[in-house]
Amino acid sequence: MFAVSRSSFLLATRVKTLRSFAAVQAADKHTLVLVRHGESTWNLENKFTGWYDCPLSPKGHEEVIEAGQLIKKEGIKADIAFTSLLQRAIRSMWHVMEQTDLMWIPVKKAWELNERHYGALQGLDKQETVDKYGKDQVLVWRRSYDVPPPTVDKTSEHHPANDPRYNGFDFPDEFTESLATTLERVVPFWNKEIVPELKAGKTVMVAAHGNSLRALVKHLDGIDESEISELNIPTGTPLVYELDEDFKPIPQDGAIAPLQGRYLGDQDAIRARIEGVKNQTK
Ligand SMILES: O=C(O)[C@@H](CO)OP(=O)(O)O
Repeated sequence: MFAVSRSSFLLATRVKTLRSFAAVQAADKHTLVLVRHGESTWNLENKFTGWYDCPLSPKGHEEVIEAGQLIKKEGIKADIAFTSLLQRAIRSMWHVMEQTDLMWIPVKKAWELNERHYGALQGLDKQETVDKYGKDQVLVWRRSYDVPPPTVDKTSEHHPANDPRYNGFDFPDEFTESLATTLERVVPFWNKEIVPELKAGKTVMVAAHGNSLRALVKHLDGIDESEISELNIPTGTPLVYELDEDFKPIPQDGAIAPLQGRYLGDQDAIRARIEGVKNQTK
């Protein structure tokens, strides 16, 4: 009753070989979807936000619902999701998961994907800061690679030592972050936590923030320090990367340089959103 004919054994072996060939081929190319959270209430009020935990604005909810629908239309199905410890990114990820019928997939939350900490600028109105310190100084704080904004100390409500979600992590008494120091925590997290999932053949989705994503794409796309100052990431817009076996981006049609991944959606509206981010401190 358990006898297996030679031909069916050979057929099973051949199917197995073909399957493992397909798996190797699949593992040679990896899909990564990055989404900056939708507009937050502090984006709307034009305040420096950093690690302040504000919610999405009504428009922000709509943006990420649309982002999820675009990802679904593209036929991309994530196997695992990563996001920060901040509700605007978490909620954005939830919307995308809901729209793509993927509320069941694992989500890993990590402070390493948080927005860059804006130090003593957190909570200040961006335009008032320009009026007080000048456009050039504010641009240096916003977009220079390695000049951090002024620090906060432990007496500030904005210092992570005063927020229970960072219990167990050690941050300097005088705290702030530049893009360079943001990169120093985003890239090790990428290598340690995200690359192994891609290596295992999974499609990965990351919902994070303007500057933590700038740090990540600087690394992925090999963008230099002067060019990254010019790069602004729009809210609630999926950015899709195909990565090769060395996790280097495969240039996509329609990518907006210096990025090699492509934004999903109406390209004119996306360019307008990018300009909007840039013009927050005119
Ligand atoms: O305020 C912030 O934390 C960030 C993102 O919203 O702003 P900016 O684009 O000025 O770096």
